Formats: sequence, structure tokens, C-alpha cells
Amino acid sequence: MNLKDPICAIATPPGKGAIGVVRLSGEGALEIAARVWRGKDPRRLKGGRFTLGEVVDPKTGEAIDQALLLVFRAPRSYTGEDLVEFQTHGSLAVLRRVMEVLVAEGARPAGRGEFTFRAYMNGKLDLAQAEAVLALVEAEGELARRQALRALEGALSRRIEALENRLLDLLAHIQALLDYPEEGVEPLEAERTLREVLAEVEALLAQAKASRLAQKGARLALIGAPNAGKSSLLNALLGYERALVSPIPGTTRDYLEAPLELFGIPLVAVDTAGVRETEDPVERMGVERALRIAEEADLVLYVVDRSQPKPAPPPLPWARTLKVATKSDLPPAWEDPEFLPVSSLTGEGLGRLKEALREALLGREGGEVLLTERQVEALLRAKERLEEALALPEDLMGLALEEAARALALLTGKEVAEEVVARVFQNFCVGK
Ligand SMILES: Nc1nc2c(c(=O)[nH]1)N(C=O)[C@@H](CNc1ccc(C(=O)N[C@@H](CCC(=O)O)C(=O)O)cc1)CN2
Ligand SMILES: Nc1nc2c(ncn2[C@@H]2O[C@H](COP(=O)(O)OP(=O)(O)OP(=O)(O)O)[C@@H](O)[C@H]2O)c(=O)[nH]1
Ligand SMILES: [Mg+2]
Repeated sequence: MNLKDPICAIATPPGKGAIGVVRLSGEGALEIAARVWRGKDPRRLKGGRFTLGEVVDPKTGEAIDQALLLVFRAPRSYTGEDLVEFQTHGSLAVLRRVMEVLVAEGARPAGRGEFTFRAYMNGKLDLAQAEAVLALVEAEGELARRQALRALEGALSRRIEALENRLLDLLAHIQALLDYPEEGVEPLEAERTLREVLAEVEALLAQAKASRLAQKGARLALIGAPNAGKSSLLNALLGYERALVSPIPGTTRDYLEAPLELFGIPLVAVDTAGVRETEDPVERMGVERALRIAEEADLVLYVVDRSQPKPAPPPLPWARTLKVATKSDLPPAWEDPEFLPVSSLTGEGLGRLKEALREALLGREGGEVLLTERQVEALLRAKERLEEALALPEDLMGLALEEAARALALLTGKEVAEEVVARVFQNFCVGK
């Protein structure tokens, strides 16, 4: 891959937008820009400045759009190279023509993530930060956005580097003891350092689940007997009347999905048909679907009407099930401390139910750390090596320590093989 040639891409999403952005980066970017620009010469613009003018087709002199042009000069740009942005009107008709004239003047359409790849290669971002850029672009909920921004700002990278440095210091110390046994090098306290580093790695790993949830979201299924109050509870959680509710058992025939963001996690809540034995073939199809949805959900709310005799529970994945007793505003027919009482009518208990959902989804860890699958793998490897080192005498733990440090370095990308880097950027969209 050529690392300096001028590349260009539409950076805004396809479709109509008030404004569209085309980026151009690399050697000769300013010269190319000058050839397709009518207005103040971009080559005379300082870095960080913009000007209003027209993008033109240099072959015909035809104006393509009225636009703003921004100049960033190497190394002070996103990529670290000379970089020009054209901020045009946001139609595909405009953006496509801008791309055409840039390519005609010698720029190459960028590959996926190539701008950020260059930023990485030029030391503007480390690999954890580049992955944070991707996560920020893809963030669907508040939690994912917060996690990604913190990682982009280097929070994870700093934590990892601190651990790496402690291991490297320890290694140097061991080496000194081995090389100069007579010279009064201070004795090691390897075990304590190792335990502290291991605890920090484990603390990070404890956040992996929350990070995956924030990015991928979760499915929440409501299941229970007909008339239990599932659809009412769905509506209460959503805050609007999404599902039909009626006193007639069997109101919900097919399942129904609704997006719901709780604690910054993008959830899909699924209301289902009431589960019961039935002769009606259509209703039976609904019941079968309901059970399948419960099986596949990340979390199940088993909904039971507390004002009626308690029914026999359907087969549910109990490890992922929260029990809810609805209609808590009515006189209870039974009590069971395993069930959370709620009333969709008055809202009583909804707050506690949401808290229980939060704990079931996130655990007790707050979940402010972004961890990609790749990073989790590296942390697991580091953890294994640290445990191995702990089991060895101090003069023999050097190799395991070195490997643990190397595993940590994978997170920030200092020791990462080219294919791994390529794979990270494969996940990007064009223009990022
Ligand atoms: N129009 C536009 N908006 C955007 C971006 C962009 O590239 N263009 N960004 C793209 O992701 C994000 C902002 N992030 C950016 C990060 C660094 C630099 C940059 O030029 N950094 C230089 C110079 C800093 C300075 O002028 O003070 C540097 O780090 O040296 C630009 C954008 C989101 N919004
Ligand atoms: N008093 C009271 N009535 C409720 C409450 N929740 C639901 N109901 C009533 O219970 C009846 C059934 O509610 P739905 O939400 O339709 O029950 P469902 O579980 O979706 O029923 P199916 O779709 O038939 O499986 C309706 O008449 C609701 O008004 C509640 O918290 N308090
Ligand atoms: Mg219903």
C-alpha cells in the first residue's frame, strides 16, 4: 500500500444532507485542490483556515458547486499529511462530481479506513484510539459513545502503557540481579507488582461484557401467560402505547419489537403472545415463536399477574430471566420475594425493575471502558502470562513477563503484525 499518494473519499453518509464532505489527503493534495478550485488559492491558505469558492471541472471550467474549502497542513492534520476538505451541498450528484474531478486530477479513491490508517502510521493515533474512532462512528447508544470517546482521548492507552512500563521495569530489575548478583542490587518485590498488574488486567476484563453490550445492544423478551400484562409493561417501559392492550386473553398474536435505550444501552424489547395450551393453530404458532424468542434473547422478563393464582412457569432460560409480578396495584393472590412487583398502571416498581435490568445486563461494573474483541483477546493472553510468571521463581519469570508485556503492547498497536492492523481497518467505512 502506497502510504503518501493523494487519496480522496466522500466522508459523509450516502444520501441527501444539508452539507457533504469530500476529503483529500496526501502528497500533492494542495496542488490538486488548486486545480479544481475557483477562488482563493488553497496553496496560499494557512493550515486550519477555510475559504468560500467553487469546485470546478478544470477540463471545461464548469462550476460543480459552491463550497467551503478547508486546508490542514502536514503534520497538523487528521492524517498527519497535507489535507483538504471540500464542504459542499450534500447531494450525491454534487459529491460524485467532486470525486470525479479529484480522481481526474490524480487522486485515488481511498480504501476503507485509509485516512485513519494514515493517522495511525503517522503516529497521530495508536491502534486503540483508531479502534475508538471506529466505535465512535458506529455508536448507537450513549454508553457506546462515552466509552469510545474516552478511548479516543487515550484513557485506555494510558492505562495499558502504565502496566507495560511496570512490567518492563520489573524485567530490567531481574536482569540486573542476574547480571550483577554481587553488586547489591536491591531485592525484587516481583510478586507484589505482578499481583497489582494482574488485578488491573482483571479489572479491565471485567468491563468486556459491558463494552460488548454497549456496542452490540441486547434483546429483551417479555414472556408469560395471556393477560399477564406483558404488552402493558412493554408500553410502560417504552413510555408510549406501542402494543395493543385489552382485557381479552390472547390479544398479542404475533411478537412485536420496539427499540428502547436504557442506561445508554440500545435494547430491542420484544413483546410476545401469551403462552398457554391451545387448540387454535395460529395462536399455537404465536406461542412457539414466543418460546423461541425467549430462548434467543439476552434477557427474559417472565411476567406473571399477581392478582391471579400463580400459573406453572413455561420452560425458560432461567439464568437469563428476571421474574416480574404485574398489577401490583391490585390485591395480591400470592407473594414471592423472587418476583419484582410492578404496576404498569401506576408506574410503581418500574424504577426498581430498570435497576434490576441494569444489573443483569452490566453487572456491578460501571462499564466506561471500550474494549474490542481484539483487545479482550490480548488482555486474556496477558493475564495467562502473568499468572504463569507468578507461579515461577523470580529468576525464571523473565520470559513470561516479556510475553505479558508484549500482549499488552498489542492493545495500543506497538507490536502488532501488519495483518492484524489491516484487519482493524477493514472494519472501517470508506472516508474514515
Ligand atoms: N469537517 C470535519 N469534521 C470532523 C472531522 C474531520 O476530519 N473533518 N473529524 C475527523 O475525525 C473529527 C474531528 N477530529 C479531528 C481530529 C484531528 C484533526 C486535526 O486536524 N488534527 C491536527 C491539527 C490540530 C489543530 O489544528 O489544532 C493534529 O492533530 O495535528 C481534525 C479533526 C470529527 N469532525
Ligand atoms: N390494574 C392493572 N391492570 C393491568 C396492569 N397491567 C395490565 N393490566 C390490564 O390487564 C389486561 C391485560 O393486559 P395486556 O398488557 O394486554 O396483557 P398481555 O400479557 O399482553 O396479554 P396477551 O397479549 O393476551 O398475552 C388489560 O386489561 C390491562 O389493562 C396493571 O399494572 N394494573
Ligand atoms: Mg399482549
